[in-house]
Amino acid sequence: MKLLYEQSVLEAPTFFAQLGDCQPFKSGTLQPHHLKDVDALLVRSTTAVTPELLSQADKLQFVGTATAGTNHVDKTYLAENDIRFVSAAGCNAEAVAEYVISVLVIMALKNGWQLTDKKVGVLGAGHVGTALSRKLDALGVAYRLCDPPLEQAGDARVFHPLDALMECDVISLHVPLVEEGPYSTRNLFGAERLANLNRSQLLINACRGEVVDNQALLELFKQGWDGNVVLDVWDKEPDIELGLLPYVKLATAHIAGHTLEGKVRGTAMLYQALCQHLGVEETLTLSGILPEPDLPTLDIRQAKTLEQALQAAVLPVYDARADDRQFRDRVTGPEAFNYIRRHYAIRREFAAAQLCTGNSPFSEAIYRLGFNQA
Ligand SMILES: NC(=O)C1=CN([C@@H]2O[C@H](COP(=O)(O)OP(=O)(O)OC[C@H]3O[C@@H](n4cnc5c(N)ncnc54)[C@H](O)[C@@H]3O)[C@@H](O)[C@H]2O)C=CC1
Ligand SMILES: O=C(O)C(=O)[C@H](O)COP(=O)(O)O
Repeated sequence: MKLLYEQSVLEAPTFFAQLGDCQPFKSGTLQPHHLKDVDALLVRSTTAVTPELLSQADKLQFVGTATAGTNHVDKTYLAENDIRFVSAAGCNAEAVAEYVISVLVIMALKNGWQLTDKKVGVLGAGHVGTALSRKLDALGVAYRLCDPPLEQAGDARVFHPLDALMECDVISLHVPLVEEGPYSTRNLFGAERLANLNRSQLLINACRGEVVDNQALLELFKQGWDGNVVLDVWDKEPDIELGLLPYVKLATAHIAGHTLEGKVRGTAMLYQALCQHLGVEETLTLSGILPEPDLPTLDIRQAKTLEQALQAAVLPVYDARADDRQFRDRVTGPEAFNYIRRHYAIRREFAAAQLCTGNSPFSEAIYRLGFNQA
């Protein structure tokens, strides 16, 4: 079997070398002729799997993306050509939820917020939205979910219309990029909706850049609108609107899902799916592949408030301000955007850290966020 994998599919050789001839390619370099004689193709979101790319793929039977989002893949074309398609649904939900928690802790620190006074609107209650809602439950922070497709499918949770989400203090976006149909998400946050946000609200986009109209957002900022916006994802990546940088509160390079665990989990999910597809036994698991974390033992014993406990626990593991600083320092254009993403430092999930709580009244909340006992 011949398999091609995008170099950024972390640990691909570890998982796939035993299954056949396994060759890497660099993002942005794959050409149609490279797919001749190839049986399986593994990508991340940086390779668009289009009919043109696959025009010379004479043997392709399996395409996998080690990501949650699938908008870079022409799924209809794959189905029509009897090519099995697998994504890594949920592989990085924990990572994105942790990104949002880090943002909330930073905003609380900056603005003197008490998080339990805030209400969070979660748009999209799939893997990420659910992981985030569990963390908010852990902290006693109220939230509203909006997910019309799930609501219509009979999901038993309580859902709210998008207009009700607009009343929340924080609105966090976790929908796929859907181009058309009743639940289209492209430019869901356009000029009108954005202008309705007041200066005390916070909008976080860590799903797909195109869900927020970036040009409309820039126009509003230029006209003096001073809403709080945090962007991890951008319209037209990697050629993003740099003019937004002075205005947004935190800016990162589409790295919300980039924990080591999230990436390797994504690769492992494709490995399981390919083994099943080929009818071969799985011989590798995720545990044993992840290195020991290099994190200090965290200590929340001195914390007098929930916010202090969160600062002591969350920020040493993941502080989105560090990614924001690096991004602002380095992003000069598309190449720099890609470079920052390719060279992103190893980030671990909360579960990799050990926490010392003593008799802290916040210990249950912090453990429920995903931390482990020292
Ligand atoms: N910034 C990053 O690094 C990452 C970004 N993502 C993005 O976040 C998206 C969500 O990820 P998951 O939760 O894992 O996906 P998911 O597929 O589990 O959940 C998405 C949810 O959005 C809902 N939805 C679809 N259209 C909607 C609409 N118009 N209004 C409200 N809800 C709607 C769906 O019903 C579904 O429940 C991914 O599609 C991907 O684009 C995901 C992981 C990492
Ligand atoms: O899983 C998704 O969806 C994402 O957005 C990924 O975190 C994106 O990672 P790359 O594939 O662009 O490295």
